[in-house]
Amino acid sequence: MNTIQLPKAIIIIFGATGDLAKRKLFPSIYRLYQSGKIGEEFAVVGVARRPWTNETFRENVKESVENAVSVNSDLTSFTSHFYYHPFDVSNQSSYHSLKSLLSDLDEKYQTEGNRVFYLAMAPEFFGIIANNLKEHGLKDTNGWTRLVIEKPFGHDLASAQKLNDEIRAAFDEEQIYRIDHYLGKEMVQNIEVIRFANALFEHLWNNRFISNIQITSSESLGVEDRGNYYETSGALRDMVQNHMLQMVALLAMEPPIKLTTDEIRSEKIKVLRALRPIQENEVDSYFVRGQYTKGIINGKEVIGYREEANVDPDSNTETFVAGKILIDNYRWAGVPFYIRTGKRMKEKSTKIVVEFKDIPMNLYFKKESDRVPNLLVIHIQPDEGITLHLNAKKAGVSSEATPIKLSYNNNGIDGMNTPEAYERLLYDCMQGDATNFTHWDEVALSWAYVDPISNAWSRKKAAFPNYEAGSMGPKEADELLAKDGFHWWPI
Ligand SMILES: NC(=O)C1=CN([C@@H]2O[C@H](COP(=O)(O)OP(=O)(O)OC[C@H]3O[C@@H](n4cnc5c(N)ncnc54)[C@H](OP(=O)(O)O)[C@@H]3O)[C@@H](O)[C@H]2O)C=CC1
Ligand SMILES: O=C1O[C@H](COP(=O)(O)O)[C@@H](O)[C@H](O)[C@H]1O
Repeated sequence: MNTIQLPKAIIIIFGATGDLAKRKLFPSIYRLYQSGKIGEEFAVVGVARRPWTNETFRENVKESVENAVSVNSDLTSFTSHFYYHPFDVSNQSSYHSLKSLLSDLDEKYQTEGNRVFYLAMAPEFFGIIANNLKEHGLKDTNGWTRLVIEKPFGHDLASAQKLNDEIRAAFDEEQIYRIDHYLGKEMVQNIEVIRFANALFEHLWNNRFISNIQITSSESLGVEDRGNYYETSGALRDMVQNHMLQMVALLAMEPPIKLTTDEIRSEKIKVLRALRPIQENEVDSYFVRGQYTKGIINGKEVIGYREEANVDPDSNTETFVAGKILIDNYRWAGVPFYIRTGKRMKEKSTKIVVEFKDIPMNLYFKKESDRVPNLLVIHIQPDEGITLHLNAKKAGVSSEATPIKLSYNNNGIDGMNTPEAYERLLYDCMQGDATNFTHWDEVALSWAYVDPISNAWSRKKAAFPNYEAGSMGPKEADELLAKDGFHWWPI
C-alpha cells in the first residue's frame, strides 16, 4: 500500500500582520490542517514590525480562522504551531535570530530543514528579503527551500526584470513560486481538463469551428482601502497582465505532451509569444478603458472612483478594461479573444464563453435573428461548472429549433469541499509542484504585451468617468465587439 507523505515544512510569512495573511493565508493553512493535508510536522513563523508576542499572534490567527472557516473544535493545538518574530526586514542583524529560531523549530517539529519563505509584503521588499535570506544562510539547510512571491511582480517589463534579477541572485528559478491566485481556482484548473479530456471539444477547439472567445471577470466591489496601490496599478496591471492573460493562455495552449510543470508552462509560453503585439498608436482599436462614477449596486448607492480614499480627484486610472486579443498561430489565426474586467460592475462573476461558428446552412429557424450559436460557458466563480448551449427541436412544433442548455454544476457535487485557491497553491508549493505558479518567461511576455497599452494610456488623459457603478462598463466595450459582428453574451 502506498502511504501518502504529508509535507513537512516551516512556513515563514513576511508580512504576517497584514491583510493577505489574515484573510487568506491563515485560513488556508488551517484548512490544510483540518483536512489532514498537513500533519503535526509544520510550524509557521510570522514576521512583521509590530511588537507582538507569540500569544498575540496566535490570537490573531485564531480570529482570522474563525472569521473565514466554520470551526467546531478548539484551535489551541493548531495555533500552537505559530510563532511571531518581530523585526524590520531591512534590518540585517535580525536575520541571525530568525535563523536560530528556524533551527530550533526544525528540530521541534521534525521539519527536516524544509522552508517556505512567503513574501506577503510590498514588492519593494522582495529583493532585500531574498538577498538577506541568502546572505545570512537561512537557505542553507538539508531540506528544500522555496520562495513564494505575491503580486504585483513589477509595474512594467523593466521593473519586473529588475525585481527578477534581484530574486534570482538569491534563488534559482525552480525555487521561486510566483503566485497568480487565479491558477489556484478549481474551474481555471478545469479548463485544461475540459479541453484535453473531451474529444467533443478538443477537435473543435480551433479557428475552423470557434468564432470568438469571451472572458469576463467582473467585480461589484470598488477599490476598498487599496486606493494607494490601485492608483499606481489600474485594472490593466491589476487583472489583465496576470489573471486574464493566464486564462487566455490556458484556453489557447496546445495539448502538452505530458502533464508536467515544464511541459504545461512551455505550451502556455508559446501562446504568450504568439500574442499579436499592439502598437501604441493602435491601442484604441483593440482596447477600451473605463472608470466608474457613482451608481447603485444591490440596491445601495456607491460612490465614484474619484471619491474613494487615497484616489486623485482627477484620476486617470482605469477601473475597467475590455480588449480584443489576437493570437497569431495556426490554431487561432482570425479568432478574437475578448476580455473584460472591472470594479464596481453589476455583479461578481468570472465566466468564459466559447462561441462556436454557425453551421453553413440552418433550416430550423424561421428568422435569421432567432439563430443562436452553440456556446460553451465555463463558470469560474461564484458558480463553478459548465453549460453547453445547443439547439433542439421545439416540442410539438415540427422542423423548428429552440435553444436548450446542458449544465454541470461543480458546486452541487463537491460543494464546500472545493479548496480555496490559496489553500491549493500553498499545498502545491509544499509538495514542490510549480505547475500553477507563473514562470518568469510568462511574466515577462505578459508585461511585454501590456506595456504599450499602459504607455499609450498614461500619455493621454481619458474622458473619465465613463461608466456607472452597477453597469457592465462603458458602451465602447460593447462597440469593440459590435464592429466585429459580435456581442458580449450575458453573464
Ligand atoms: N491583500 C490582498 O488581498 C492581496 C495582497 N496581495 C499582495 O500581497 C502583499 C501584501 O499585501 P497586504 O497583506 O494587503 O498588505 P498589508 O499592507 O496589509 O501588509 C503589509 C505587511 O508588511 C509588513 N511590513 C511592512 N513593512 C515592513 C518592514 N519594513 N519590515 C517588516 N514587515 C513590514 C506589515 O506589518 P507591520 O506594519 O507590522 O510591519 C504588514 O504585515 C502585497 O504585495 C500585495 O500586493 C496580492 C493579492 C491580494
Ligand atoms: O489579484 C486581484 O484579484 C482580485 C480579484 O480576485 P477574485 O479571486 O476575487 O476574482 C481583485 O479584486 C484585486 O484587485 C486584484 O489585485
